[in-house]
Amino acid sequence: MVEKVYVTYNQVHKLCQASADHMLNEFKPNLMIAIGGGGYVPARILRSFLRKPGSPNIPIQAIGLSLYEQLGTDPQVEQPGKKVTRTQWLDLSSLEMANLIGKNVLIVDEVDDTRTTLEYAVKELEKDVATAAKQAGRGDERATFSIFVLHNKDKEKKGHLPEDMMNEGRYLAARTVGDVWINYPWEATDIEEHDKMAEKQTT
Ligand SMILES: O=P(O)(O)OC[C@H]1O[C@H](OP(=O)(O)OP(=O)(O)O)[C@H](O)[C@@H]1O
Ligand SMILES: Nc1nc2[nH]cnc2c(=O)[nH]1
Repeated sequence: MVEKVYVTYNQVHKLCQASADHMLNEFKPNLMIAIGGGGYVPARILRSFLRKPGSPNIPIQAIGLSLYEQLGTDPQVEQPGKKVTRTQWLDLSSLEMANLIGKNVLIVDEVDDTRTTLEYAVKELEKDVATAAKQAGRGDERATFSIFVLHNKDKEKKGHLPEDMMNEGRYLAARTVGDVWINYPWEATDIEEHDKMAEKQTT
């Protein structure tokens, strides 16, 4: 059976806090794109840490991507499905996509497992920004994407991220872990029990 790791809200908060300075200094994000559902809470926490005094909060846009489903017998541990399903996307016809042209865009998710979801997100967003730039008469302008995840699993990846992103250090994981199953607090139906399990792991 796969090892389970329980992560608390407090730990998520501190992982975001500890990573924020690096992102402010290196990624200099103009806006975030949260991959829902798991990316929403980290993105919102990060927004407070990315705020510069005297400046407004950076906006959070949301996309919904889903790969995993509950196939096995353990209700907590899900298995990857065959393909990424879009449950929400940015609107190419409104200004949502055009708003990314020329910007530093920080993509936020909670976990990088097989990397399938992140590969999909970056490829599709790059494609749509290129289309939006053409439509707006802004030629070869693009967005510069960077990525933040709470946890990266150290394993062979099915998905791949652009070489320039990796070479230029535009990928940040707050923690690198083994091939364990991580239980995040927002998935818990009994948060007291969840926190107890997390506490047990640290003692
Ligand atoms: O690296 P990968 O193997 O692609 O896995 C990572 C993705 O899996 C989870 O999403 P899920 O499909 O469970 O959707 P959810 O966030 O709505 O639960 C998680 O939120 C990541 O987006
Ligand atoms: N909650 C959760 N979702 C995932 N999606 C892919 N890997 C994981 C994981 O370890 N935990």
